[in-house]
Amino acid sequence: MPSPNRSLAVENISKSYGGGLPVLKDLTLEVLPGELLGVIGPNGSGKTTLFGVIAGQLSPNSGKVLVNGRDVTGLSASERARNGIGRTFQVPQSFSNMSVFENLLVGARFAGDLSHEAATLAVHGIMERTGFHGRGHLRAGDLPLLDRKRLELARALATNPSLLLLDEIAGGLTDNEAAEIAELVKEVNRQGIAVIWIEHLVHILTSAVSRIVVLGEGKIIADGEPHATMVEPAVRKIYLGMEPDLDAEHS
Ligand SMILES: Nc1ncnc2c1ncn2[C@@H]1O[C@H](COP(=O)(O)OP(=O)(O)OP(=O)(O)O)[C@@H](O)[C@H]1O
Repeated sequence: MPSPNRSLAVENISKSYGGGLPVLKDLTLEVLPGELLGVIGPNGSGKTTLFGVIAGQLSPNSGKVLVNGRDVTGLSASERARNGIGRTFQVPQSFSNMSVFENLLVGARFAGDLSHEAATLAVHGIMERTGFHGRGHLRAGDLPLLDRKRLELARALATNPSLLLLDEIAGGLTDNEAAEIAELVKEVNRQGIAVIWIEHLVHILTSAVSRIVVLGEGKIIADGEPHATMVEPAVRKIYLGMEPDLDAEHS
């Protein structure tokens, strides 16, 4: 029986593209309600594919995805969004010709059958939480990168998720900006939303999350408390010479 005590259960997922070699190989992962989980792994290890399978943009070849105990494997991406899965993308998806407020309103109206008034109220609350208070009129396309990343996060929040998937939300930011985004992610998580965060900036991730999963060639090769996980031999082997900030973190 599926347990409703898991925010997310990914069970024995395999996925290949167009009959090629499997990109995800019998992968199983559980996330607890309110957990803040980091996911790392080399380029091509299957991280974004895993998000696609969880959020419903991709169908697995085998296996199941359960959200809050409910099997959502057969649901479309938009049905899953209405069932509590929010997602950001590596390339921000906001409508550049629309204002911050309008972008968020689209998300809020889409997520549930909210009246215009209720959606407007929800959007004002999200702008307050994400640093857009008094700036809802700004055109999304004119925002600097940090604000576009914030808006990407805010758009996902507007769909009222219980599970938030962040795909390299800190990518391209300076270290200080990435630290600001990390604070925002932690604040969102403290409000009770479970988060899975893919990020290449390992030191930013390890400072924010309570657990790290390391993917290698479509499998989980390590899973646990961030600092202990990062020094496991299998993880060091993968990252040796690839991730200079690892040693900065542990020296
Ligand atoms: N639409 C697609 N069609 C065919 N192959 C794909 C497709 N998307 C991804 N792949 C392949 O699947 C593998 C895993 O890609 P994926 O993007 O999931 O990895 P990733 O860990 O997120 O990588 P990165 O860190 O570079 O974003 C790669 O070999 C990639 O080339």
